[in-house]
Amino acid sequence: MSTVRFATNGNATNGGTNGVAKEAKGNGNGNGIDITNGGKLNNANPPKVYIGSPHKDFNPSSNDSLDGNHCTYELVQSVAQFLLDRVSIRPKIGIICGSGMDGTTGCLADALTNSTSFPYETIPYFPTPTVPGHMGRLVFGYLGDVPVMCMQGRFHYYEGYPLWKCAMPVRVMKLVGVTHLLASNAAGGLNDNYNVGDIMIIKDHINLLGFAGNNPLMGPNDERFGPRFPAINRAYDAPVRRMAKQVASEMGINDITHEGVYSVVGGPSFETIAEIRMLAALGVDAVGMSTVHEVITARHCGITSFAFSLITNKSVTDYESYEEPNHEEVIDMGKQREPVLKEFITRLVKKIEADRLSSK
Ligand SMILES: O=P(O)(O)O[C@@H]1C[C@H](O)[C@@H](CO)O1
Ligand SMILES: Nc1nc2[nH]cnc2c(=O)[nH]1
Repeated sequence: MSTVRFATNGNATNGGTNGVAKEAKGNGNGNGIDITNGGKLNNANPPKVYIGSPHKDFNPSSNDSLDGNHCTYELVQSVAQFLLDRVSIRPKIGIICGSGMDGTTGCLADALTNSTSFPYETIPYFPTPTVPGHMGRLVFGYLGDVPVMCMQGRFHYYEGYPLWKCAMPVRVMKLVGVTHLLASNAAGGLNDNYNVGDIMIIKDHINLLGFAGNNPLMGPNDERFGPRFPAINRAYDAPVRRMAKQVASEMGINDITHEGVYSVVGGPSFETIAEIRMLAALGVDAVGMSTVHEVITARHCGITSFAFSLITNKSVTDYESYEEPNHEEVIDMGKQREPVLKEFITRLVKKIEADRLSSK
């Protein structure tokens, strides 16, 4: 039996065995890991933070491997089991928070109640984020009444991780039991009708990294995840997009909500003017550096996918302009829009869950 170690509200413990998080009494964590959950206690059950060391209680089978170009089904299964052994809730909805939504305080993950979070460095074989503004923890909890698991911080190709590794957490979600993915990102707006602070529901993408021969599904294919050649033309689920538009109406934010095409580039450099003009000519409405590898991986393993962009800056198309995009404005706009996005996601999650339960 493995020992499970959790902390609550600044308290650490070795208590608890095999399965469900235990809470602790006492002071100080002494483990170098933030266990204050943004300094907030948002429910009767204080947030719990896993403080174990990733490989201590982890015994992958001999078939497991994380080699240069893929991660075996067995390894993903072991990672999923590692998490399932340590939380009691069984989420069907997975959320990936993009720039601005995943900050250190006031972020979506902080809104979860009865939460248990796992700093990425405590999860076996998980990558760890390297980008300012991207936290690194996987949080299980309730958004409203709905059980969810939430990635607070994601992995980008420009950080040096191969795409399959950037998207590996999505497969972990799948084997935890997730059926629906909601991903958010920050993006530059190309469409003339978009303003900074607007929301773009993604209806389709252009995978420029894929055009260049780089796809998260490259390498050996395991049919237990999905087929070698998956269709991706209906990647962004139409019924969920309709629900999102309904949510926008209910919130009175139709005027700032659009539906459009997202294109992923590798980054970390932003686009040149010629590149932006090319993307605009191709029909791209917003450009960013994430999400596509996650959605492809999700669709491959049968997860219903939804994604939206927060337009954090207008793409520069004019050679006479002195404007330059920068990461700070991306983070700032994310923070400004945080309350609206939180409400948007909370309402959407509620609708998805109601729909999921009624169509059982
Ligand atoms: O994780 P997302 O796609 O929200 O982050 C975007 C892309 C870069 O990481 C960063 C650029 O500022 O924002
Ligand atoms: N590639 C890209 N990513 C972004 N993320 C936020 N804004 C931008 C942008 O203008 N370009």
